Amino acid sequence: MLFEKAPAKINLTLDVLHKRDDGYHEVNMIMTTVDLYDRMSFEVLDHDEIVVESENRFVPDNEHNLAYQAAQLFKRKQGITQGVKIGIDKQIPVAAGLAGGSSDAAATLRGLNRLFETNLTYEQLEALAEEIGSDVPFCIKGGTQLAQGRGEKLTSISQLPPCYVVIAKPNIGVSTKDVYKQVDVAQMNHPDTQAMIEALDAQDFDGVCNQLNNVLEPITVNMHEEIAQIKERMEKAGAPGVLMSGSGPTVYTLVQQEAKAERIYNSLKGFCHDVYVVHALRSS
Ligand SMILES: C[C@@](CO)(OP(=O)(O)O)[C@H](O)COP(=O)(O)OP(=O)(O)OC[C@H]1O[C@@H](n2ccc(N)nc2=O)[C@H](O)[C@@H]1O
Ligand SMILES: Nc1ncnc2c1ncn2[C@@H]1O[C@H](COP(=O)(O)OP(=O)(O)O)[C@@H](O)[C@H]1O
Repeated sequence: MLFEKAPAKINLTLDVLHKRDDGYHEVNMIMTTVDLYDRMSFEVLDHDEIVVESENRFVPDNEHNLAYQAAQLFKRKQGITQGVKIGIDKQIPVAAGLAGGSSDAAATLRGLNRLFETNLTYEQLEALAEEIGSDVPFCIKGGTQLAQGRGEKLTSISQLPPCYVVIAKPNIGVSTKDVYKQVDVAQMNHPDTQAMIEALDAQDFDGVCNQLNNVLEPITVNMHEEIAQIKERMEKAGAPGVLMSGSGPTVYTLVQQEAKAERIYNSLKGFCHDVYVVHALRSS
């Protein structure tokens, strides 16, 4: 048996440039992985079957699971006839804007590459990842990256200055597709992606907080007022910059002082079930 960690991501920026002819949106976004992980296990089966096991009732155990789809694609492309058993110890909240499913798919590609000793490069794994979902290529390496195109064109950039990331997810799930459907590019307050890259280069913590911006936030907040309530609680507890991640509904803040991170965590714990204090991760 072999193990892989599948970390969650947060969006530091998310800009939508336009809707494309293929139905996807052209994006410009900065994402970073954090140390909130699903723990995955992989085992070879003698017969040609893909088995997915998870105790989390929100995680599909069939072909709808992104890890299943990654295994199916990997086996087909590599001509592997043995089966595989995939265990998912789910720690990342589901349908949260934290790319949990995408990260499980990416970890499956990395894991099967080791399990079957196929020696694919990161670039080859990213090319496979793109066939599964827009966020999956980012999750192959993680770290802090600028993602363009529909999310698959990646450039590594400077990581976050050292800080805590306090994450809170209201008890609702959001469909990414439903959020993108409501995008109106003309009505948006677009992030300054270049200014965020420069703030990261300079390791300017206040600059990073000032540039946090996600054009999908007003859309999802409009559907679920709980998100605005969590943002308000974080801000009242002294959070310097608060942002929704991805299509939501998860909200996070960046904090330098441990005592402040604890204060924000405590102010939210009674209010919503999924609250975490984590750190940003470097790329693998
Ligand atoms: C919003 C973001 C930000 O990181 O993440 P999440 O909130 O899902 O974590 C991503 O763009 C989500 O990526 P991902 O969840 O992989 O999306 P996909 O499975 O490829 O697409 C789901 C649906 O979202 C819409 N979609 C997705 C990506 C994109 N650039 N344009 C789109 O319009 C499409 O309607 C698509 O059918
Ligand atoms: N391995 C997986 N973990 C979680 N959700 C999954 C997985 N595979 C497929 N899904 C489905 O994908 C949807 C989006 O889940 P997730 O990837 O957690 O959210 P997001 O794209 O918002 O970050 C869920 O509704 C779930 O049914």
